[in-house]
Amino acid sequence: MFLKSLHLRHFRNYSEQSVTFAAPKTILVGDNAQGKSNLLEAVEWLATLQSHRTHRDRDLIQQGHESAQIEATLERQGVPLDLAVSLRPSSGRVLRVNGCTVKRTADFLGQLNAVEFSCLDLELVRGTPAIRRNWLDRILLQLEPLYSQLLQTYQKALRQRNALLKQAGSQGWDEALWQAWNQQLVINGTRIIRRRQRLIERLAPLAQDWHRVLSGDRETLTLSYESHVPLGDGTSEAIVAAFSEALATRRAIEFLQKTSLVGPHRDDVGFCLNAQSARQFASQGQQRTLVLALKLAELALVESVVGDTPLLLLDDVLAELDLQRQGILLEVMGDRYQTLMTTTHLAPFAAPWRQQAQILKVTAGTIASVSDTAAQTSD
Ligand SMILES: Nc1ncnc2c1ncn2[C@@H]1O[C@H](COP(=O)(O)OP(=O)(O)OP(=O)(O)O)[C@@H](O)[C@H]1O
Repeated sequence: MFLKSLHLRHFRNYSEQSVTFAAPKTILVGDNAQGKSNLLEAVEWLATLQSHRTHRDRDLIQQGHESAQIEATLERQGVPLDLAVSLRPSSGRVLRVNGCTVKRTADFLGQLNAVEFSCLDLELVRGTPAIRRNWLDRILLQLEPLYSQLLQTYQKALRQRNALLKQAGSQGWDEALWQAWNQQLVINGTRIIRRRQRLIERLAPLAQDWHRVLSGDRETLTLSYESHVPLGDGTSEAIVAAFSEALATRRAIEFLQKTSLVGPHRDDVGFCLNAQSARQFASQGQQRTLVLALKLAELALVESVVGDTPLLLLDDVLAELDLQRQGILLEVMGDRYQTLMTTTHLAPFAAPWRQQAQILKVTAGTIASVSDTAAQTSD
């Protein structure tokens, strides 16, 4: 898969900007707060219809404007493909594939695949469970576009159920409606749990292998999906039964706390190094190694499932890695994956590597092509 060009209009700090990608590797260099991450965010948005930096479309639109557009031309297995999105909070999103408007997000997702690795991902180990759930969900959205509908249906059931819990204790309690939302929560929640659990099972051996390489065979990484619902033998029937039972058991406490306490919206992912919780014991260096192993696993999994090489988006991460890990990452990338990476300095990139890359200078929402020497001089 190759992203040939990108056009941004009123997206973040870009007023109107076209970029043509001319090499498998593109380095976006510039000072802080110039728009480097914003450009990667636009590509991430085309891949997942989400940003890991914000949940609100409004934030993506340039201040003082009503709408933003992202347009991309790519080549997928030799076939050209045009993608376009228009974000307008007042009237919603418009998604187009090859000039035709698509109604379902599932028809847009999966057209462009990308694996993003940013310094925010370093939070995957120590951050909140929501960060790890979002990570799984973003991968699933690319592997299985219909997952977006499943998430939406689940979130709707959760919102309705929480609204009912807020009314609990008042007159006119509607038990039938409560049971109906419980059923929706259990059916869709079970589907989500099973998909996430299967994803972990597929990522685990890949991440384990990478981790072994990165840690010089010193540590063994294990991944587990930590659900509030006992998974039993992992079948739908077993999870549905356990989920229903957990809801019945926790009914009193949910009524007291007025919120839903059981379901995939509360689940987590566990990482262990040599059987010890990475969240509690991993050093900064071990966390970086672990996250790099996860990202390399993600890259391999997306590639094997979609049958094409995803784009790799590296947002300011090379500086976070030591020379050995940088070397491994750059070697894996080779020319196999089209890679867009941001940096404030070109120094960490070896000279031969820089010479092969397209270097773009980002300054206050404008992008200019520069030679290696020119970028170095102004660096
Ligand atoms: N909706 C918006 N409208 C206008 N400007 C915005 C909007 N959202 C973000 N910005 C601006 O974009 C800039 C941040 O860009 P970005 O996050 O891409 O930085 P960066 O170049 O990657 O820098 P760093 O190296 O610090 O990560 C800031 O100046 C911010 O004010």
